[in-house]
Amino acid sequence: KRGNIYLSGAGPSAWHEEYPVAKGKRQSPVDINTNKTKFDPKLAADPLTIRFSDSCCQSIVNTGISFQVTSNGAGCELSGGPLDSTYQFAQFHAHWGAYLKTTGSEHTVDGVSYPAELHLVHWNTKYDDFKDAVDKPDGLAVIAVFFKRGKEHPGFGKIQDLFSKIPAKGAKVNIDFEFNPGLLMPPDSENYWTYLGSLTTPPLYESVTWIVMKEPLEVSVEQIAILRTLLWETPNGVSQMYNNFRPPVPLRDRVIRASFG
Ligand SMILES: NS(=O)(=O)c1cc(F)cc(F)c1
Ligand SMILES: [Zn+2]
Repeated sequence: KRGNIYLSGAGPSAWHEEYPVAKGKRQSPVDINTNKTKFDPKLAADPLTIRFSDSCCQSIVNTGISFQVTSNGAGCELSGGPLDSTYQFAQFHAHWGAYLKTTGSEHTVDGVSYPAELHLVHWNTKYDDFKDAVDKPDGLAVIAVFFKRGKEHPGFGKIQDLFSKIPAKGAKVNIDFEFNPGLLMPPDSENYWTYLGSLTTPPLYESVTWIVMKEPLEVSVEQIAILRTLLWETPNGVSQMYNNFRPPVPLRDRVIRASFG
C-alpha cells in the first residue's frame, strides 16, 4: 500500500503530510486557462531550440509509477524561449488515466484533460548533474506533450513494444535500436505555454520551468490502452498501472505565458 504514491492513503491530496511543499507557491500541474495566459513576444523572438539525437536513449525502466526512457543526454539539448541557460535531456516518461475515462493528463487546458501526458525532462547544465540540479529553482526544464486519440504513432509504438520486458518495479532493459525523442514532438512545437512550477510527484521540488506544447500528439486508442499494460504494486497486489497523474493545483500568484498570439 505504501509503495504506491497515488493509491496509498488519500493519494495526491495527502502528499502534503510528508511533503509540505505540496501546498507551495509554485506547484504543478496547473489548469491552463487560455483566457488568462499572456502572449510574450520575447518568447517568439527567441525561439525554443530543441535538439535530440538518434543515439540518446540508453534504456527503459519501470519506475513503479511510470515507464522511464533514460538518456545520457549526448547531443540532446534545450535552450532559448523562457530558458536563460542550456538544459540537457535526461529522461522521458508519461502519466495517463483509466479505461473509458477522459482524465489522464496532469496539466489541463480550460479545464479539459487529455488521455495522457508525456514529460521530457532536462537539467540545467550550470549544475554538475541531474541530482545537483533537481532541487534548484532553475534546475529543470520539462517539455509536456499531450496525447490525444487519433492515428497510430509507430515511433512511440517501438517504445511500447518494450513494456512487456519491464513487468515490475525496478525492471530495466537496454534500448538497442536508434530512437530519437524528437519523434514525440507534435508537428508544430512552436506554440507552447510556459510557467514556473514543480515536479508533479514527490518530492515535488519547485525546480521546473514547464514548457507545455499547445498541439497534442496523436496516438491510437490501442496505444493509450497499452500504457495500462505496465504493472505496479497496489494495496491489492500487482495490477495494471493507470491514473498515475496528479490533478491540477492552484496557480497562486503566477501568470502562464504563451509563445503565440
Ligand atoms: N512528473 S515530472 O516530470 O514533474 C518529474 C520529473 C522528474 F525528473 C522527477 C520527478 F519526480 C517528477
Ligand atoms: Zn511527469
